[in-house]
Amino acid sequence: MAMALNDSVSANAMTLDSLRDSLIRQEDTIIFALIERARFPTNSPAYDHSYAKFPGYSGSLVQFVVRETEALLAKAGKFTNPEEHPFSPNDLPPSEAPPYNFTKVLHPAAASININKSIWNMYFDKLLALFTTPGDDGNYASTAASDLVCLQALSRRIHYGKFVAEVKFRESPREYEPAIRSQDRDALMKLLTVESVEELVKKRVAKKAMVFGQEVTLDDNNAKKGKCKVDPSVVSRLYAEWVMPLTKVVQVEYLLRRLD
Ligand SMILES: O=C(O)C(=O)C[C@]1(C(=O)O)C=C[C@@H](O)C=C1
Repeated sequence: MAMALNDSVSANAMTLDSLRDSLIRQEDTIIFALIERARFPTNSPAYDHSYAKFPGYSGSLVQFVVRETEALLAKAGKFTNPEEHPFSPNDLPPSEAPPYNFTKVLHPAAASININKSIWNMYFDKLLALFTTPGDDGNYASTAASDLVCLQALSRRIHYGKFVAEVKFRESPREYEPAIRSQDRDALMKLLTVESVEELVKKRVAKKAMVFGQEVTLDDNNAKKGKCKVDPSVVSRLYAEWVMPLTKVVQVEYLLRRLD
């Protein structure tokens, strides 16, 4: 049976290492998405509720793009994959695609966990200003489409915490069960945290941002050693302050329901 997670990983072969490999690969996706978004200036009208009125719709242009894009992708079956989480879950039409038998890895309670509202607020209220330059070039629709690519990549990575938590639980159920039974969030948070891994992640994503964001030329002498397309320290901060903490929130939320 095919697997939702990662082509080469089957439900039983799913290990913490294989999941960490996937998280590492997703770093590339996130950093390239940020680099693409940074091609545009901030373009604040895309986020201004009074900028445009789309028929039958009230909200910002970016909300409109996200809702309509997700509606199309929902019809095509995107959200039948347990790795995918919509930003507009209340407005979605059902899938019209033939069902695919994704291997069931997670406890059914996983389906009720969606923290995209927090991801949305983090992205628009905090992150965006840190990696875009102030300005307006009128490319609001393309800007909103780029935002959605960033949001989806961040959401997929953060909600991967469900799979990480499942593997951690399976590897040592006796350690987790007392904290789950007493619904002790702090104890769960402590159990699942591995500070040494977090330190490596912060350093690696900064390095990737430096490598991926360089200007590549054929003439080494003329290589522009200077600004990266996205500031590596911002990427490191994104992971330290938001991506990993939110991934841990997902893990705790999942574990709290793991014995339901
Ligand atoms: O690698 C793990 O063990 C994870 O749980 C993932 C992750 C992360 O988000 O990168 C989250 C919590 C740990 O403290 C370390 C890293």
